[in-house]
Amino acid sequence: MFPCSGSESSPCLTLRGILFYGCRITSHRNDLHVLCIILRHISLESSSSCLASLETSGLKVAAVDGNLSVVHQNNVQFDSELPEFRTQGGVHIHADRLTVTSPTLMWVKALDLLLDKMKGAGFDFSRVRGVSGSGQQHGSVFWRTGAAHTLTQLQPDRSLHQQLQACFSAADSPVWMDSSSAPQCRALQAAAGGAARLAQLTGSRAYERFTGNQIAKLFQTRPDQYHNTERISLVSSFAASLFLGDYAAIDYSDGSGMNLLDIRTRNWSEICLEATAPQLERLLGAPQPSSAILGPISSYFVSRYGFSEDCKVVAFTGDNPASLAGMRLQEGDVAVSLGTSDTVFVWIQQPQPALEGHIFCNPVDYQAYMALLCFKNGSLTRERIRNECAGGSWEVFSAALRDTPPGNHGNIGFYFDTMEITPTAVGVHRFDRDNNKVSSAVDSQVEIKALVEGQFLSKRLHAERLGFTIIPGTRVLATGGASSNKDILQVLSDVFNAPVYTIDVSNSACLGSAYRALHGLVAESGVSFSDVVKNAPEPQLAVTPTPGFAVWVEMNKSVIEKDLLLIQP
Ligand SMILES: Nc1ncnc2c1ncn2[C@@H]1O[C@H](COP(=O)(O)OP(=O)(O)O)[C@@H](O)[C@H]1O
Ligand SMILES: O=C(CO)[C@@H](O)[C@H](O)COP(=O)(O)O
Repeated sequence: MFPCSGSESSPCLTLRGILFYGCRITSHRNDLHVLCIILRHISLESSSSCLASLETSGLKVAAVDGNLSVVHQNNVQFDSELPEFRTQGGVHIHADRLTVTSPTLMWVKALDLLLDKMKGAGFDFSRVRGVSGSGQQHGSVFWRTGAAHTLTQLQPDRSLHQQLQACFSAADSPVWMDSSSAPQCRALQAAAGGAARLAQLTGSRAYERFTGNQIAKLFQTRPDQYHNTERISLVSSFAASLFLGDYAAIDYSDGSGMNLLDIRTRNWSEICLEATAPQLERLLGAPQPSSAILGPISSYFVSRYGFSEDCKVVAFTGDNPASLAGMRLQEGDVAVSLGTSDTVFVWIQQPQPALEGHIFCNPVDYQAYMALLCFKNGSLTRERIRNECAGGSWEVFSAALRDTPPGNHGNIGFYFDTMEITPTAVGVHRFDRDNNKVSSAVDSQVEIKALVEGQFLSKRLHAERLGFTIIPGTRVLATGGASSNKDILQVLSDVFNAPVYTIDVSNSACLGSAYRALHGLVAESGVSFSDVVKNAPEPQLAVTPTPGFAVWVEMNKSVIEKDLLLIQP
């Protein structure tokens, strides 16, 4: 499934969360404005073009001009700026350690705060002609019966948060970190004729975080809430709905992360809908192309912030699809996103779903797809080891990576603080140079290196198992918060034996949404995505592999693969 067949004519961009863009194209390129918002945590960005995104830990925005240069950036961090919601990393982990949710109203309040910050900074909303965005994938929002009325009648003298208080039938939105829907996954796979058949149909076997299984869980455990719901959104389409002042369609690409969409026909699968919950087709609305213009921006934003009435809302998508849009992958390239989750993804032409990993509809090319692997124990596990072994300092953590040789004298570890998605395993598993399982590392430096090398070796082995091959010329395109750390990128480069590139923008997710917003505004007249981004800056070389380490990786791959298999329950 994984052979990478991206092309220069299919540029991609890295985003997580929800993005909004606005743009105006005139004969003066610098007059073009894009607003993109990413809700992943939540993020929003803007420039003389403006973009924004809503992600797992925060909401970010950037504005870009006609040359696709970022001219304004801003963000809201949920934990520190909205402490009243008491989240950690933007989420609540429940007592069962399996259920993970975010307060839906926190996302709403973050958007109020972000737009107020932009206004305070003198941002000129009137120049924005298109809004798009992205959101963390798989999360769901349950709109209470009657909420559409409030959404279409928003009063500009009051905040969104004040007006939407009573609009959600479930106050807490399940998010991608949730793994509490195992019974619903088993039932869906049984109804679809098995895991492999479900994967063929929807691009993935049943995964606990996928939205359909979360909806089934709500229906079964809180039928009162389900029956009081008039619409179900993804995080991406929820953010789009706020800007639209009406329910926004789910796009094909983010819709592929639900175990509900037939990825070939791009319609909801009747078998899956029926196995999930009653009346679901009505509650989801019809899915739409990722480049669709959904309508004009809500009059609320025109009156309250000074947006133009001509500003259009382009469909929002998932953070990883949005990232793909911004990365400009080429054949043989692989994208590695190091946000809260770690993900590995490539552009593919033909879907070949497997029992591991996911196939999503491509967000910028109707004919194409993307393949993705998700690793739950990413940044949060690196943060734990940083706190325990490096006194909470990324500087000390980085020095440990520099001061230990590639291969770490044969010490390796796999650290799954919570049940991992890829592979299905939990616990901390350390091996010494003789491949004996050991209960502790020799010292802190060895522990840090064992963690980061183990994370990237696992990514490479799982990607290769799915068909991805590293060929001469392969580039690794890195994005997400941890991609700012060159010493982490060096380990990535060593393990993949390929140069690592980054995009010279603080939030590549926002940038990707900006590109998609621009494309959405002209897509109907037949302009391709590649044409829209042909003058975008190329990714920059960050690090190259340490000579000689490739041999160590090749020699040790089979042993490490065996370790990885052994630790799976
Ligand atoms: N210097 C650094 N070294 C390693 N990791 C970092 C560094 N700076 C930030 N991070 C990691 O980046 C993560 C946030 O990345 P981001 O892409 O903003 O996440 P998300 O979009 O999921 O909210 C944090 O969890 C943090 O651990
Ligand atoms: O579950 C997945 C992808 O399938 C995650 O990648 C989410 O999309 C959250 O992304 P980040 O907030 O970690 O970027």
